[in-house]
Amino acid sequence: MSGETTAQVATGAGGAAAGRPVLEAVHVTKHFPVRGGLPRRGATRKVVHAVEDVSLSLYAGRITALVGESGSGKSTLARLLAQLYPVTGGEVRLHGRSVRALRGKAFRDHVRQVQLILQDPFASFNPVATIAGTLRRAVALHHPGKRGRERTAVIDDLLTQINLVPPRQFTAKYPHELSGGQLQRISIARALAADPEVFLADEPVSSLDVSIRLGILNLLRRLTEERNAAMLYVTHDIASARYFATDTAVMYAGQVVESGPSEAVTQQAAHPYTQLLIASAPDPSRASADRVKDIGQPPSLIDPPAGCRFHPRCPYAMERCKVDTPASFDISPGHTARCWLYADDEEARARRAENAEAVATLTAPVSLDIPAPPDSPVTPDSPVAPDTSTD
Ligand SMILES: Nc1ncnc2c1ncn2[C@@H]1O[C@H](COP(=O)(O)OP(=O)(O)OP(=O)(O)O)[C@@H](O)[C@H]1O
Repeated sequence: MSGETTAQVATGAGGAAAGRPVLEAVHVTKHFPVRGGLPRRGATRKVVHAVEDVSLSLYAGRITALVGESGSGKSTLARLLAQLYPVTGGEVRLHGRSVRALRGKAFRDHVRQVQLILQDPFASFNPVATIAGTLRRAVALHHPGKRGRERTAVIDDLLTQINLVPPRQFTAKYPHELSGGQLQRISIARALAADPEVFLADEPVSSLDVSIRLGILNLLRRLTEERNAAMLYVTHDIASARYFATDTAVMYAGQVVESGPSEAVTQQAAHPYTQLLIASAPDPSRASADRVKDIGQPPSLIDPPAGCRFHPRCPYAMERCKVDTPASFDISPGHTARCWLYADDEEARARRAENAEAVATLTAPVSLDIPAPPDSPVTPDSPVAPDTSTD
């Protein structure tokens, strides 16, 4: 068993040490009060247990995927890391320093260094401002010394970096005149204006047409590498996590249940929930009949199940799973799972063997969302062209 009680992506692919984290969630918890109706006298106010005791570290030059079903707490965790919500418990650390309750300049510095990229680019732009107007505001905020031509030059450079060229073809346009992919590129350019150390990309391609998703992911990867930035990639698509991210953390009902190098998490999934996500993922290389379609429902986060939150859906649940919160167990270097299947006792060993047999043929799909395999060449005409496209 690992000494940590929470899952943590602390090592890179293959278990290589990844240095000190840039941004961390350390035993972070977030409860939202349930709206409407005051509690009866003496009763405690109900809360949504959106994030519970989660530890997650982001490293320079690395992409960490945060994968899970809708409502599992992924966006809430991203917003906690961005300091858009205060934590209920635990802390967020930037370069090892707690950023709890930041105000004033310290808060502005955090917001500059940690940039959020959201799912729906149309919703994050002022519809009556031109692209130049939007970017000018961002540049004015983050480069106050630059004015006039210098500011225009920064905007041109930002658009060039995200491959919208020639820049002047885009600056006079309004958001509704651009495609979703082009607008998502502009929102990436807006984030770049801050010269951040961390990108928090919350489902950055899920609202986009399948054919342009890979181009945006490749752009994000290039920018992460070139700038040695850290990236959190929030997604419900475990196959894209395998393709895109160095490390993967799987979230279920507010908790991280498995984490480690993406290849290990997706190819030797240890937690029954991760296995279920993989078995139910769309996969063009797998017969549709082989795909698990009835995957059940996540629990209420107002009154989450005791013990392991996944136990009501888990075919391998044992008595202790209904009572005790699972500890974190080491599966392989850097790969951990919070699951009692990995305890060192007779019942767990028997269930583990059952599970190993059932999942022996399980491999992470190459997603329908990402039509090209990871390192296949992409031609300029391809609908999944890399970051040279302008969508
Ligand atoms: N501001 C809020 N007030 C109350 N409850 C909230 C708030 N934000 C999120 N929640 C609840 O917290 C839980 C986690 O939501 P969250 O949006 O973080 O999940 P998610 O995994 O990102 O889902 P999705 O993929 O659908 O975006 C859900 O039950 C959600 O209803």
